[in-house]
Amino acid sequence: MRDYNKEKAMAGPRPVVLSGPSGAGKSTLLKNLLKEYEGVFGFSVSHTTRSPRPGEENGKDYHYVTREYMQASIDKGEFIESAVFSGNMYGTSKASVQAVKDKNLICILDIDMQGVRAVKTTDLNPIYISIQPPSMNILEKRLRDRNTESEESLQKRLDAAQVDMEISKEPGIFDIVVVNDNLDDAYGKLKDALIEEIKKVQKNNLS
Ligand SMILES: Nc1ncnc2c1ncn2[C@@H]1O[C@H](COP(=O)(O)OP(=O)(O)OP(=O)(O)O)[C@@H](O)[C@H]1O
Ligand SMILES: Nc1nc2c(ncn2[C@@H]2O[C@H](COP(=O)(O)O)[C@@H](O)[C@H]2O)c(=O)[nH]1
Repeated sequence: MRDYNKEKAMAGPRPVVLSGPSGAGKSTLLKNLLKEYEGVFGFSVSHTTRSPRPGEENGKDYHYVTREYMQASIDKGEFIESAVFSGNMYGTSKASVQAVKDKNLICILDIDMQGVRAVKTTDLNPIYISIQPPSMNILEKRLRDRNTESEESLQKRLDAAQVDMEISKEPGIFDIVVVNDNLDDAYGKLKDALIEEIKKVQKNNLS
């Protein structure tokens, strides 16, 4: 008879998918998690064809690549999922997820809704968390204040956000939806959702 408990333990901690509209606060929240729980979480560094923003580092925030390189890698089957968002390609490589899993850390994927749908067809079995803004107006203000997007990119992101906010209400897609109004409250809710998985890794780190 197969030992399912042993197989589950060997599979390591469950990954976490953070999704939600651009500007909802995913990166802010996940950076808090990575800082507070060093040695517990690891970030799946995606590939993208967009240019780095000031302060972003190649290999840390993203792997910045050309469209040709990314398409060739996708064609070779090196990606778990990929999507076009706001005119740029984004994708999660098998190697990025494996690098985190090899360290027995909880792998966090920050991906859009297309990515969520694609991951659902794989055997990754993550906890799906949607980060939502309190309103479209607040989202637009946060995105504008971030000062990272051209007007064209901003409009594309707001259009995608409207669709995202509707889909996130559908039952069964996300395990939890966190509305990021007050940052501390949202971070508290995110930690509550992950505490069981966090404790497992901390216990494992001690043994
Ligand atoms: N609760 C909050 N209250 C006010 N500002 C916030 C809050 N959460 C995040 N922000 C700010 O909103 C902006 C967007 O946040 P962030 O970059 O984390 O969003 P994101 O979901 O990761 O976006 P993207 O998908 O485009 O990477 C940032 O400037 C961030 O500092
Ligand atoms: N499907 C995927 N979506 C991804 C991935 N990495 C990031 N993203 C999403 O793209 C948008 C825009 O990100 P930005 O850094 O340009 O603001 C955002 O919603 C991310 O969640 C990925 O590998 N796959």
